Amino acid sequence: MADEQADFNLKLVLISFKQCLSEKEEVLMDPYITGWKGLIRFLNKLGTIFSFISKDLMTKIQIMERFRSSDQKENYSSLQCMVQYELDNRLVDFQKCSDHPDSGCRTILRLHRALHWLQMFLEGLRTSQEDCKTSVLCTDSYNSTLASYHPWIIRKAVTMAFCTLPSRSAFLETMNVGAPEEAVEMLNEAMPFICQVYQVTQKLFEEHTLLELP
Ligand SMILES: CCCCCCCCCCCCC/C=C/[C@@H](O)[C@H](COP(=O)(O)O)NC(=O)CCCCCCCCCCCCCCC
Repeated sequence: MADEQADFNLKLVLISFKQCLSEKEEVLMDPYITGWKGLIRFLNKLGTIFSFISKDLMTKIQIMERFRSSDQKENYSSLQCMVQYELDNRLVDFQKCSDHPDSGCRTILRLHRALHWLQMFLEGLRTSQEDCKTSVLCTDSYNSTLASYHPWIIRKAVTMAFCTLPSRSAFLETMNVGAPEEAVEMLNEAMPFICQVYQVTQKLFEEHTLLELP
């Protein structure tokens, strides 16, 4: 168990996102969920101040895991199948307070927006100077992605939590892939996978007008 903890690193998480893309450019659900669970482990390492975020993420992951272990699991094997199945069966709420508040589509949309934040943040981390403040990187990427979907109180809590983040080099070391330069090298290799998953999902949700689900 201790070894498993010691061996766990951000590269493994980012590889899950690589495994998400099938040959047909579908986003496979199981590695998508595995990738997110790995990110939650990293988030938990950053301190209890982030636990309100990891709780929300866990709730969303559990919704998706329930679909994957239900009678309809085949319809949730990829994001593409899920969209088709839920739309064909009118399982998606386009209005607030309707019959299906926890559809797969609206749940994945929240994770998808969060993946955009992650993409921006890791890109900032990868390309920034050594003395750059992670709290500033984090706030900037949050403001340009997720913030517009969150109420004032969440934006405040999140911005306060960002102030507790460690320095850039300490942050890169928490990725557990070696010295900061090695972490940057790993990000150089792995970022394209996250970007691709983000782009394919964005196109799918755009085509079906699902980008503003309540
Ligand atoms: C590095 C520090 C991590 C900073 C995370 C930045 C994102 C801040 C998101 C704040 C979410 C606040 C809690 C709840 C929000 C929900 O209302 C809201 C909407 O859901 P609803 O429509 O069901 O109500 N939920 C969301 O928007 C989902 C937010 C998910 C945030 C995911 C953050 C990913 C964190 C991964 C960190 C990994 C770091 C790895 C580097 C070593």
